[in-house]
Amino acid sequence: MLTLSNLSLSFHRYGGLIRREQVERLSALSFTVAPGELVAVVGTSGAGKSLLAHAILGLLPPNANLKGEMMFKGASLMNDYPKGLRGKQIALMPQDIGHLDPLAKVGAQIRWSGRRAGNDKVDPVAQLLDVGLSPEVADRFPSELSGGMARRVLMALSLVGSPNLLVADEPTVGLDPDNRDRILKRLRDQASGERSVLLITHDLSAVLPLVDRVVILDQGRLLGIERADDFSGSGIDLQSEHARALWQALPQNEFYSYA
Ligand SMILES: Nc1ncnc2c1ncn2[C@@H]1O[C@H](COP(=O)(O)OP(=O)(O)OP(=O)(O)O)[C@@H](O)[C@H]1O
Repeated sequence: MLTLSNLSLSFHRYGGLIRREQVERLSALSFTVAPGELVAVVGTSGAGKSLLAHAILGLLPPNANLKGEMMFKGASLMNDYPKGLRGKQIALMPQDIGHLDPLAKVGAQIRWSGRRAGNDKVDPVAQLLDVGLSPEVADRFPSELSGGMARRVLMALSLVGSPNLLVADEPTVGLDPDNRDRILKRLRDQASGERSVLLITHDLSAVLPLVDRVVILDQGRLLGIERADDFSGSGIDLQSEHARALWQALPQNEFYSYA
């Protein structure tokens, strides 16, 4: 489905009229996401999670310099981002509920998203039911939704084009544990058959029981890729400085144990 090979990302930084330097933000990342997989990308603040998501969606700013290879279903995402892919085959569930139009009812927003994704016949009620929301939510304005409901509406909007890859950017930030787990369960349900989900999060302990694999980023580098059920027997070099910094930043619970 998605294959990253030696993917690096740097930015040009201009230090004056003639001085120009490159700042590397992602370094030689290689991993794959298979059809039907739910893969978490975890890391502390500034690790490069959002940049990775934006790279996959072709949303990097013009001064970004991508190297290596990134393939999605046989097509390269590296230079000219393939037309018609974003919002359809690859979709983003954004973090910020400010992406909802405050002046439009949920049902109308789902229909518009459907049209943008080339699906004129989208049924808002079916889309809402798919993310565990009742049909009457279609008649509400975003201001009439709880935080958890608003996130599920964002999920419904991102799914209207039936994407093969859903990139969910910190979908549970700011939610109480019940709503967080509801969202995560829905994401788990979405990852099956030909649809994969890449879940960007810093909340390893919450996602670990549900995901298939975990990609750990630290300062733009790949610290490890672990199958979720092997996590406690991780092959990560826990003595390294970066590994220690990351582990200390992550909430600790019974899902992983280490000295
Ligand atoms: N357009 C840009 N130009 C240069 N550096 C950038 C740019 N965007 C982000 N960065 C830097 O890249 C690093 C990674 O940023 P990114 O937003 O991907 O982190 P993150 O892991 O998503 O963090 P958070 O969890 O806080 O959102 C940070 O040091 C950030 O300052």
